[in-house]
Amino acid sequence: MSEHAHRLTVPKLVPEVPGGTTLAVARVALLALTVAFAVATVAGFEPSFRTQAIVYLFGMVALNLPHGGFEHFNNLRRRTVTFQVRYLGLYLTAIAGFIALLFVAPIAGLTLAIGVAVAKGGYGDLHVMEVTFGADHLQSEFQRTLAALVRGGAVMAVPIFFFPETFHTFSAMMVDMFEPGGLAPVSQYFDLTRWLVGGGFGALVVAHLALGYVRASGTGSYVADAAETLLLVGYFAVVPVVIAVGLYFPLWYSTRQVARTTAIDAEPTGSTTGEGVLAILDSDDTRLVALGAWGVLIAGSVATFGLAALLWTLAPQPLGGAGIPVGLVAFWSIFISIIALPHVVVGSWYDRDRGIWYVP
Ligand SMILES: CC1=C(/C=C/C(C)=C/C=C/C(C)=C/C=O)C(C)(C)CCC1
Repeated sequence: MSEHAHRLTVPKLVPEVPGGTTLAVARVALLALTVAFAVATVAGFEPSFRTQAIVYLFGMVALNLPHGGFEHFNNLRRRTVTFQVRYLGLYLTAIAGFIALLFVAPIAGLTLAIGVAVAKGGYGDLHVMEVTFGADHLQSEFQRTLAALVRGGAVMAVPIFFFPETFHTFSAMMVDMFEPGGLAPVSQYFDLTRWLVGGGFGALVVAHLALGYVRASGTGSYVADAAETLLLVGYFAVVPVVIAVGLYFPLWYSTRQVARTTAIDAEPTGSTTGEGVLAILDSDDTRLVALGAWGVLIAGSVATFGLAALLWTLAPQPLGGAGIPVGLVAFWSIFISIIALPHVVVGSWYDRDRGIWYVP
């Protein structure tokens, strides 16, 4: 055992890997927020729901949405027209299916929204690890799944345990958007599920850390993974949930995807020279490329806000019975999960060669 421990190296805040500085930005940001809120909590300070909602909306809309647009842009360029049409078709089908589920069974819809956040955070992070500081300590598909579940699970399971009331209030609001009072029949189980989710998640963290330790080969990937995993758990245990989730996506998820994108310089497989209207993105004239990118992002922006307007019109209570800005947190969380579901499913299962987290 001691010989094994001897082989473990200290993780670097700025790893000497491609994208290392960007990784450091995310680490420092989450660490600083964790320390700040730990101090605030000890001092008895707790931000109001209104303040939390404003921070969430700023983080998710102003900071994070543009990166989502970039991910689609990146997925669709240098593809055949057939691929682009199929991608769009699958995308719209998944969106329609999710919206239908929310109307028919809002609690199942909320569960799916939570699942999407976990899958996006978890699998996104796993791929970042693989391409930056490495994942030599993850030697089986089981371990990779465990790593994704632990990193993504931290985003929802840890707040369920540490901020049960806030979690319950916002969950009820999200269900109320489609069926007022719809969460009431299951609310009595929240005390029990809190412990089940907390205990289950804790067991997964221990399993992930223990297995990784046993399989670690001394490259430092285990220590970096363990330190980041514990940072995520600490962050979500201390920072009030609405602020925590609202800043996690821009400051951690998207920032680290930028590190991954910059770390991979090979042109992905499945690329062709651009086809259809997107061919402009492969022009030799950089001004045309910039104009083309602007056009694609405008089209994406119109589609996104068009869908938000549709959801707002269809939902009986788009703000879940709350006011602005608090109700907007419920609306935006449901909306962003709807558009993220096909992003996760279509962009990684259907699009295996180049999906959103593809690592050549
Ligand atoms: C249930 C619940 C929440 C859910 C948030 C969700 C489901 C966010 C999804 C984000 C996604 C999918 C982002 C993708 O980029 C809140 C607001 C934290 C408040 C506490 C209760």
